[in-house]
Order: sequence, then C-alpha cells, then structure tokens
Amino acid sequence: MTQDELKRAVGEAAAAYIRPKLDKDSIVGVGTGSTANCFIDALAQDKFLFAGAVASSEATAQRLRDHGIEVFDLNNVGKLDFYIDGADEVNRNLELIKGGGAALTREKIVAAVAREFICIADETKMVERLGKFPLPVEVIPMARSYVARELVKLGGNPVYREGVVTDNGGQILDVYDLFVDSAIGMENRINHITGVITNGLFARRAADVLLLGTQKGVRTLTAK
Ligand SMILES: O=C[C@H](O)[C@H](O)[C@H](O)COP(=O)(O)O
Repeated sequence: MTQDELKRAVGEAAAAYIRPKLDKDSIVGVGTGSTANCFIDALAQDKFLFAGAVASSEATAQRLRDHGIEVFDLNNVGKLDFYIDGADEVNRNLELIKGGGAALTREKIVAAVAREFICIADETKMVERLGKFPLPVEVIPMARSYVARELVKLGGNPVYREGVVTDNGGQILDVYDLFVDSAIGMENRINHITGVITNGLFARRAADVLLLGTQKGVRTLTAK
C-alpha cells in the first residue's frame, strides 16, 4: 500500500472506532493535515449520527463545512469526547511531534479539552526517539529572534518558516537537531521561553490511542 492508502485506512479506522460511541449530542474534535483530512472524509459518511465538530484550523473547519458538518466554537462546547488527529512523529509512549502544517497551537488546545485523543498515523511516523522531524515552535512575531537564540542554547538549530503566518497570527521556527531525551521535559522547557506560543511536542497531553497504518493492516496501540 502507498502512504496515501495507509492514511486513508487509518482515517476510516478512526471513524469506525468512534462510530459506536456517537450520539446526537456528540461533538468531535478534528485535527489538521492530510491524514486528518482522510478522517474527515470518512466521518462525513456518519454525519447524521452526531451534532458536529470542533476544528483545529481554518482549513479543517472549511473541509468539515464542505461536507455539511456543523462546526462549533470551542468556547461554546462543554465537553468533547474525542479528538482525532495525525502526527509528524510518534513514539511508543504515544508522545508526538506535531505542527508540520503550522496548526499546533489550536491542535494542542482541542486535544487538552478532549476526553480521548486518538492519533492516526501511517507507520513511517513511528520513531524510537522524537526529534528527527524538526520541532515546530509557534512564536509571537516580535519575539522570533530572541526565541531562536534561546532554542540554540537548548542545542537546537531553529529555522524560520518564511512566509507562514498561523491562524493565530504567529510565526513558526522549525528546530533541527534537538536531542529529546525527555519529551515532557523539553516541552516544558521550550514553553517557558518568553514569546513562545506553543511547541509541537505533545507529551504532557500525549495521545491515548494510536491507530497505526501498516502493510499488515491498522494496529491499535495504547501507551507503553
Ligand atoms: O500542523 C499540522 C499537524 O500537526 C498535522 O497533524 C501533522 O503535521 C501531520 O500531518 P499529515 O497528516 O499531513 O502528515
């Protein structure tokens, strides 16, 4: 199977995973990216089973609406049973790097609210240790150079993702060569740099379940 076919398989598996738990009041948290798009397309088949969705980006909100799925403002939603999203890297503890599509901040917010975070990924995303994928860090624009200098002190090589403005008006630094021995430790350290909005390590709120697309089928993994 190609990578695209694996993405489609996990998108469909995620829709099947939540289907029996949906009711007419359910609101589903939906992530961003090509794998999340596969999930949205599968979820649309079930759109009469649930109330609507909360989106982690403007792009996702648009795709949901295009499918006729109502999109709610997170501030008007009391509880979210599920959040389904892709990842750029995932380890065996279901800690993630996310933000390749610059949606990390809203993704982290929706994941924080959700009772169950289901990550969907093809097997190319599974790693022993996080950090080969450059870690996205969203910053307040005026703080970009200062934050970059602080990231160098942590051992990273930050590169400004030129031309990208996030849905929140932030900018992105992609940090190469970071040694991430403790994902939670690094997530906290980077969050404490003044001017950082969010970083793409999802360790304090890791995924609860991973649906991993492999050549032998979709595997369901929980944290080790
Ligand atoms: O900002 C983007 C998100 O974190 C995506 O979930 C992540 O980049 C994975 O995207 P894709 O499914 O396209 O590989």
